[in-house]
Amino acid sequence: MRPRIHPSILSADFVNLEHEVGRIGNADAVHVDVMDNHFVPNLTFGQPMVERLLEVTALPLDVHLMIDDPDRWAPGFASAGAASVTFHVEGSADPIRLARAIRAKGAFVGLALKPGTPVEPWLASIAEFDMFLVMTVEPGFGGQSFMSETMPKLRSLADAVEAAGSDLLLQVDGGITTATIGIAAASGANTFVAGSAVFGSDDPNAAIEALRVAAAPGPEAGAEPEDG
Ligand SMILES: O=C(CO)[C@H](O)[C@H](O)COP(=O)(O)O
Ligand SMILES: [Co+2]
Repeated sequence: MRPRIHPSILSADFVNLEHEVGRIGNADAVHVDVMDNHFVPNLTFGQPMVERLLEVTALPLDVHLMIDDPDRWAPGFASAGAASVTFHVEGSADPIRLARAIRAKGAFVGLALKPGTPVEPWLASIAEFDMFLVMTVEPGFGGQSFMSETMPKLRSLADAVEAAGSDLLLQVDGGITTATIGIAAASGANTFVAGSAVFGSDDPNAAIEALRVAAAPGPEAGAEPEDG
């Protein structure tokens, strides 16, 4: 699969969001970080912003909910038209039931895990989800450093997905740059959120393409080019 790049508007200019999403036409989706100042110590935007963004971009919206009680709020984001709704397992009373409710509204569903949250309890339930999000920073803020200690968790998830013959998306979020994306890709990620690496660039579309190139596996060491 071609590496999927989802720029996070957390690092965009909030008073010019229509202009900002217009600068990332090369992206595979727009990542929308919803924060409630309870689940994380930061506050961003809610469902009305998703509804408004859908009026100004043709890109799918990948909503990342960092909120208390997603069981109550997440299905509404699916009804609003988000292509995918990802909620944190740490905040949900019944993740499987919530996943089914989101799918019933016609959206893909993602399960997010903070860096310290183990994935093992969920490996038997991967069919209930369309995506897993392995956080590579503590959720709450953009511009933090990539936590490579989360890579064994990503690898065990990728192995379980492969063993199941699943086409589940494996997303990483936090500190993704051209210097770190290859590490995450080598551990099995195929979907990459990048905020500051994209919106901090003078040319966001070029930054997206550079991330895709950096995520792709290089030629195997010692491989000979084929004749003809
Ligand atoms: O969910 C998030 C933070 O909780 C953001 O999506 C993430 O941090 C993106 O920003 P950056 O690429 O600058 O790390
Ligand atoms: Co995010």
